[in-house]
Amino acid sequence: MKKLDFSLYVITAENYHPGKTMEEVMREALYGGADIVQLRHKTAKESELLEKARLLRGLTREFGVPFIVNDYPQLAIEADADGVHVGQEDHGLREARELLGPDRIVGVSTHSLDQAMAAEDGGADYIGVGPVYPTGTKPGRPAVTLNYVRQAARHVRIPWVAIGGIHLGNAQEVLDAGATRLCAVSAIVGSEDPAAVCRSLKAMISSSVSGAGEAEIMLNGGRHRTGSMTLQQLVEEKGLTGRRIVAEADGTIVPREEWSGLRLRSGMTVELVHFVGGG
Ligand SMILES: Cc1ncc(COP(=O)(O)OP(=O)(O)O)c(N)n1
Ligand SMILES: Cc1ncsc1CCOP(=O)(O)O
Ligand SMILES: [Mg+2]
Repeated sequence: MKKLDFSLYVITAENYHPGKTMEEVMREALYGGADIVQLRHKTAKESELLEKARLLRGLTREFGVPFIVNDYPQLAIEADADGVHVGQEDHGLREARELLGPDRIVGVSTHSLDQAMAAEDGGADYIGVGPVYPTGTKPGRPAVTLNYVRQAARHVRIPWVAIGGIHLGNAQEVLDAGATRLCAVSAIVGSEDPAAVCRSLKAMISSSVSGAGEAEIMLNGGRHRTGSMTLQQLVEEKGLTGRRIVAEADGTIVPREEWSGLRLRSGMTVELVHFVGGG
C-alpha cells in the first residue's frame, strides 16, 4: 500500500496511558478516524518492538489504514509495515529507501524548509513539520513555530504533517497557518477518550481544508465560497486561465509555478489581479 491519503496521524506513546493497553488506545483512535498510525517506542528492545509492530500491523489492516514504524527500516519490513519514519540522521532517508524499495513509504522529520527541500529531493513520501510547539513527548527539541508551518504550506509539494504539541486548543491556528494534516500524540493517546479527540480533530481539519467540502475565502475583497482546492483551480474557476495574472495569498505574491501546490482554506485572503490590454 503506497497510497498516501491521510489527515490525522496518530503515534503510539504507551507512557501516556498507564492502565490501558496500546491495542485498546490505538483501536479507539482508529474508531475516531486516525488514518495513519506509527509505532514509536524509544526504549523497547527490538524483539519487543517487533511484537508490538505485528500487533499494530493486524489492527491497522482491520481499519485499512497505513502503518509506519519509527526509526527501524528493517523492522518495518519484518512486520510488513507500509513504511518507516526516519529523522534527520545522516543518510537516514537514503538508507531507508534502499532497504524499503520504491513501494513502501518513507517519511522524514524536518525542522526547516531547507531540510524539507532536501527530503523532497531525496525521495521522501511525506515529511513531518515540527515540533510546532514545545512538547514533553520530544523534550529538548526547540519548537519550529507556526512560521515553518506557513513556509511548508507555501513551498512543500509532497504530503506533510504538522506535529508537536498540537491539541484541540491550538489545532485551529495550525490549520489556519496552512496545515492540512495534523499529528497529535499526547493529546490523543493520553486522553480519557481518544476516539472523541480524533473525531474533533478530524472535524476541524475537514472544515478547514477545501476539498473535504467548500472553503470560504476572501477573494478580491469579497466573500467567496469555492470548491476549488488550489489556487490554480481557483484561477481556472474564475475563467482566468492563460491571462496575465498576479496572484497574492494572505498578502504574499505567489509565483505561478506554486499555484497548483497552494491549497485554499477557509479564511484565506486571495487577490487575483489581471491585466487588461497589451500594456
Ligand atoms: C510523523 C513524525 N514526524 C516526526 C517524528 C520525529 O522523528 P525523529 O525526529 O526521528 O524523532 P523520534 O521520533 O525518533 O524521537 C516522528 N516520529 N513522526
Ligand atoms: C515525535 C515527535 N517529533 C516531533 S514532535 C514529536 C512528538 C509529538 O508529540 P505530542 O503530540 O505529544 O507533542
Ligand atoms: Mg527517529
